[in-house]
Amino acid sequence: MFSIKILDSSQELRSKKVQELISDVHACSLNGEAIEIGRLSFKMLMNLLSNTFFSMDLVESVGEIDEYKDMVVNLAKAIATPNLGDVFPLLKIFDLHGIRWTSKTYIPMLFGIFNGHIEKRLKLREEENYIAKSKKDVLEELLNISQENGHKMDKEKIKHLFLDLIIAGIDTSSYVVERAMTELLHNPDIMLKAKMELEQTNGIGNPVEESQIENLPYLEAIIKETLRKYPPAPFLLPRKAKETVEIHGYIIPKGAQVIINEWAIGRNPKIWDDPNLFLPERFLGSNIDYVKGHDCNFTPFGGGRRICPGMKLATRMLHLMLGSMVNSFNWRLENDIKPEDMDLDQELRAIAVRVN
Ligand code: HEM
Repeated sequence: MFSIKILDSSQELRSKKVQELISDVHACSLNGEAIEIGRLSFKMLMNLLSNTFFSMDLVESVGEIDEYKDMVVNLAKAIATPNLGDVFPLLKIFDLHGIRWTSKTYIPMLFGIFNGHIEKRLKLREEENYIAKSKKDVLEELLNISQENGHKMDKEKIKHLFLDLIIAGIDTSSYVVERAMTELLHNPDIMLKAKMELEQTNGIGNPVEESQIENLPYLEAIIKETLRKYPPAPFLLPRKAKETVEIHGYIIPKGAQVIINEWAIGRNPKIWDDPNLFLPERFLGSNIDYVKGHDCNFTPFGGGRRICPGMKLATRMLHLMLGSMVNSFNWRLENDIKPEDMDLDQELRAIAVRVN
């Protein structure tokens, strides 16, 4: 299999995309328009991943994102929906949750898009002097592997891999950006602390660079606290017990499906003080981390062999996007709603004003 490390490269490209995000927000701020944070971050992540995969933007304007959002969000929901048919196989024929319908509708659309890019690239690769202008992206890497060993990788596998990465990567990350911004607008003192840290490290109004991430512990604490309170994959991936085991007096029989409720762990008052409050400080100076997936109280990216392969890319992106949005603009809620009157479950619409 190709190395997932290629997902973590392309630092320059990410910086460019963050600059575009800031320009998008700035354009809205000039007109005093309210921004739908979820749509904005979705567009940004879609293009970031499509550039990492194919060296191009899939979405040209925010107005264009609905089609993609429908496909990605519905497929992500279908994958995450617990399926009664898995427990009672006889029910499978009824497609009770519409999972088969969603997959049949949207997967061919995404495959059509990926096929277009694969065929176009294969034609380009046939041109003379192609090596000199070849692209450094995931598609190129996969086609090289396929050329060397068609059994390891072929067009079908490439298509399916892109589907997995897009479905797993976009909605999760954009949900975290939206939830974090919601909490920051709801808690102006936390927003202020984040701004002060960013101003000191980065200067007023500048987008965040990857080299600065490790000097932004408070921003990191905000991201961890968002992942604790709002894990985007609340049940992780299902597991199956290989052997019968006993854990804390509970017998888990061989073959049983095990679902881990990350959301409930994150809200458990026996583990976290005031679990329903948003308190990034709880992570400052603490060594609780998700990187290895060893800390069973906090595994928003899962753990073991199935740990999220996009974790490093996702956390870098979250720092860049969130840090740049906070440092470059002052934010207020649409219709002058007060932070304390905010409905945290609503989609976030906010107005930005450029700080320099
Ligand atoms: C905040 C963002 C993200 C979160 C919280 C997240 C979380 C997760 C979780 C919990 C799992 C299941 C792991 C387990 O059960 O042990 C997972 C799997 C996966 N993630 Fe992520 N993810 C994020 C972003 C991304 C990104 C950006 C990508 C790729 C571009 C990605 C690609 C994948 C893939 C392909 C899998 C399936 C791995 C497998 O089947 O073994 N994720 N993710």
